[in-house]
Amino acid sequence: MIRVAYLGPKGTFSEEAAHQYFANNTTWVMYESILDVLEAVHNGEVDKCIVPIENSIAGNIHMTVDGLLMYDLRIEADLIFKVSLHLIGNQDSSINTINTVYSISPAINQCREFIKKHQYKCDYTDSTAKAAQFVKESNLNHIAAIASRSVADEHGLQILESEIQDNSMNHTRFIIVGKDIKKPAEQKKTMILINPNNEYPGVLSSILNVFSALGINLTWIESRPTGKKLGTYRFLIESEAAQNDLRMIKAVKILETFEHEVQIVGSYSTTVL
Ligand SMILES: O=C(O)C(=O)C[C@]1(C(=O)O)C=C[C@@H](O)C=C1
Repeated sequence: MIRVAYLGPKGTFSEEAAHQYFANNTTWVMYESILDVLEAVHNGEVDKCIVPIENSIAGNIHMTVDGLLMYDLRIEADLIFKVSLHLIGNQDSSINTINTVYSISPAINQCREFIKKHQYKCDYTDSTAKAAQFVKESNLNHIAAIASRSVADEHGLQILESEIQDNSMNHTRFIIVGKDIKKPAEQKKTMILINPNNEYPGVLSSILNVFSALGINLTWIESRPTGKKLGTYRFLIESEAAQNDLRMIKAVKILETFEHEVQIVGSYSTTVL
């Protein structure tokens, strides 16, 4: 039986995605923050975890990207999950009694237009479900959580307004993270971490040119600071070629010839839930 970690408490979107993706015979372990979830894989407390990496409205989730790199983990799969966010309050509250909303920052960022329209203040928690739990325990009628319908039902809370995200087509991409690279048969995309050998004008464009010259389509790119000097970055690049695709083998060779540090962070395929 595999042990899988995800962001708790009960009722998070991570939990919903985990339960839909993994088979029934899984031992679930919940942690209080995304970083703790990734650390659990690094420490061997669990075999794998599921964490959100990007959202169609709010963009990339930096705590996941940074944790992935900090703990030197590998992506084994990714999946696309539809997210509907609701304003959830205690039974005696209404949309007009609320002045502050609580949630995890990616969820708050998915509802910016709604929050601005109502001039709500924002306060941050480590998950949507934690925010709902906090609202319930406070018993206050001027605070609300941004969370899922199932967590509202679970705590006997009221949906004050449904579907409050800025766009109804709202999707979050989750990644399954472990310590190993998947078998070649399951590889369709590859995530590479590139640490440029030096700073010079056009370093990123010279890296990207390698992929375009080989006809490899890129699907995602993120730059994160090296943490050593302001203005220096490393790049995570995801592309539509398997690790053992000849073009990808060539790309890695060329990048290494340029003396960039190259590391395969995962080679996997996407599931749409
Ligand atoms: O707090 C949760 O419910 C989570 O699973 C985290 C998370 C995220 O951080 O992106 C996952 C999916 C949604 O985008 C909103 C919240």
